[in-house]
Amino acid sequence: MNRSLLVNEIFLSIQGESSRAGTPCTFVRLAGCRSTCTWCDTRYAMTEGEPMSIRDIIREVDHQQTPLVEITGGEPLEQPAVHPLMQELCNRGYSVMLETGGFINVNEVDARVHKIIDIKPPSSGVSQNNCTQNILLALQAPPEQRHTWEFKIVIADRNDYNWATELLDNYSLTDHCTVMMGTVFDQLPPADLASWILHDHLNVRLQLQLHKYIWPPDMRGV
Ligand SMILES: C[S@@+](CC[C@H](N)C(=O)[O-])C[C@H]1O[C@@H](n2cnc3c(N)ncnc32)[C@H](O)[C@@H]1O
Ligand SMILES: Nc1nc2[nH]cc(C(=O)O)c2c(=O)[nH]1
Ligand code: SF4
Ligand SMILES: [Mg+2]
Repeated sequence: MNRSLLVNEIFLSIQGESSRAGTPCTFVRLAGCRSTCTWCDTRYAMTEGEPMSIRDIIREVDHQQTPLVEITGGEPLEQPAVHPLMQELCNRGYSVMLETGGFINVNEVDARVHKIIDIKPPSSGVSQNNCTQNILLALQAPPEQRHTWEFKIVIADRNDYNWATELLDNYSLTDHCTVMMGTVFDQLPPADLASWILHDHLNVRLQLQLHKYIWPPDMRGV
């Protein structure tokens, strides 16, 4: 409880992404990320952060009074103390979601945590760093744990979409887990992605970043 993490921000908002979009949620945004996704909308979290003990983070989360908590970043899995933080939140009865950039193995994550694994397509410039072991781990998960695995692919153009459909096909991933497919905000019109998904009968869920429609898209802390 006295280990500390570099925290960028803790805030209450409407979950804007994932299968829980629309749900009130407390976000813990950890600082730092060594990835360099070309279209990252959270660059400020790479450098701006203050150390906070797990005890103080939990106190802040308790204060927000939502059953749902999301750990995001930056890249949360770059800080090893994220594991005792997530375990403590689970022990306290919170539903914990972890949003991770897909380039770090999730094998040490507590099985109670709902893992949202972002697979980066070519437009991100970092798709060569995707940790495919994470897909294999999800496919091997026992049936009663399948619901704790979720994949997400954020698409910027048709090339990304073709790349993503091939990957989903290779692993039959949509037969096993929820797969969210979203657009890079202000780069790909959502109607384009919607029509491609419908045309191909893809078994994915279209997600737009709800918070960017509720509040100004560049607003922090929402
Ligand atoms: C900022 S990242 C932080 C967590 C982790 N590093 C990751 O990449 O999942 C959270 C989510 O925002 C998405 N994202 C970042 N920039 C975006 C943009 N311009 N448009 C749409 N989604 C974006 C990422 O793909 C990821 O799913
Ligand atoms: N409202 C809201 N929902 C989100 N879901 C995932 C987010 C993230 O940045 O990881 C995010 C975010 O930044 N804001
Ligand atoms: S991994 Fe996540 S936080 Fe890091 S650069 Fe990519 S989108 Fe941004
Ligand atoms: Mg965000």
